[in-house]
Amino acid sequence: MNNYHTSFIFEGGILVFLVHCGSTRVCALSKWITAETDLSFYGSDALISFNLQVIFVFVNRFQTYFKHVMLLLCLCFLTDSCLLAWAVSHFSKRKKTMADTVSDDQKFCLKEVLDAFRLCLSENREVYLQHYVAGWRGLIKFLNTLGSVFGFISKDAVTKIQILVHLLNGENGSQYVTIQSMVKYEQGNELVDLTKRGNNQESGCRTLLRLHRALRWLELFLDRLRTSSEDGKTSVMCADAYNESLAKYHPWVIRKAAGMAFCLLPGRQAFLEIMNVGSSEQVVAMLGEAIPLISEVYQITEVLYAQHNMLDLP
Ligand SMILES: CCCCCCCCCCCCC/C=C/[C@@H](O)[C@H](COP(=O)(O)O)NC(=O)CCCCCCCCCCCCCCC
Repeated sequence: MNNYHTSFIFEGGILVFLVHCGSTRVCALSKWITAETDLSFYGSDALISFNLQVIFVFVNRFQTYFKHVMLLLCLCFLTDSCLLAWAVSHFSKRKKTMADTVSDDQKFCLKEVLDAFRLCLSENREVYLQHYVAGWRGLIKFLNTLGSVFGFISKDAVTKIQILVHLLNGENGSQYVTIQSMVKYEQGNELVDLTKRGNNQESGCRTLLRLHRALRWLELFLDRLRTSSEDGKTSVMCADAYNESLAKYHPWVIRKAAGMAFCLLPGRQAFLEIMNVGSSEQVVAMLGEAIPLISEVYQITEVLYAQHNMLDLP
């Protein structure tokens, strides 16, 4: 039981209490109004008067149910929040996960990510999958330094990276040298589910699309980080970037869990230190180099997927 759980239970308890008091007051008020008041004083608008009467009579008549329903809703909310808090901490326990296997060898280094995304781009603006994957591997090292709460995110990203690595090293690896060749090969051989999930849930195109969407989040987040002031809040930057990009593809439960994880991000200064570059000014300068590269890789992929109607792969 950590501070998060305690605060949820405390806030939940207050909420139940308030809803109980609130609903009791509403019931009492409606009883008094229906017994004592001529609702026509609400004016000549018969419709308002009629509606109010209906509401008060309804609340009065079913006051026991009303109170119970309100309490039930509130308890659902409370249970929901507790379950989420538990799920985030449980599923992100620091076991020997795949994410850890990736992170164990080295510390995160922004330069490594920068180099990977630089190497991604070929002369004729194709994107090398091998370097794309290397860029993501580097980013996940960063995520792993942030602690177990981020485990569910890195686990998902690592799973996706492993699918791509498997394809790259598989018997048809030569078809996966660039994102362009992968799209051509998978579409040409009906290896992508275009409208609903079928036999190709682990296609390269679908898998890469998930990372591609996350790349947009990264671009937005890093840009906010680069331009923020010293007292800028990383949690707010991260949440804003997320809401502007990835959030629309995630169900409610993931959005909630992600939102809770963002609150545990380190402050801006600590964040910049983890980048392993040097002074804040040096980090900001390197971000200034990295962001346009990330943006270019993102744009090329976006246009390619749009041309092949693959931006909504299930
Ligand atoms: C620095 C803080 C990091 C915050 C990360 C923000 C992104 C939040 C993403 C939340 C993803 C939750 C995990 C599950 C997601 C999946 O449901 C969902 C859909 O997959 P499906 O269609 O196969 O079911 N998956 C995805 O959308 C892919 C998400 C991949 C997220 C990778 C995030 C890596 C973040 C790396 C941070 C590096 C910061 C570097 C700073 C220099």
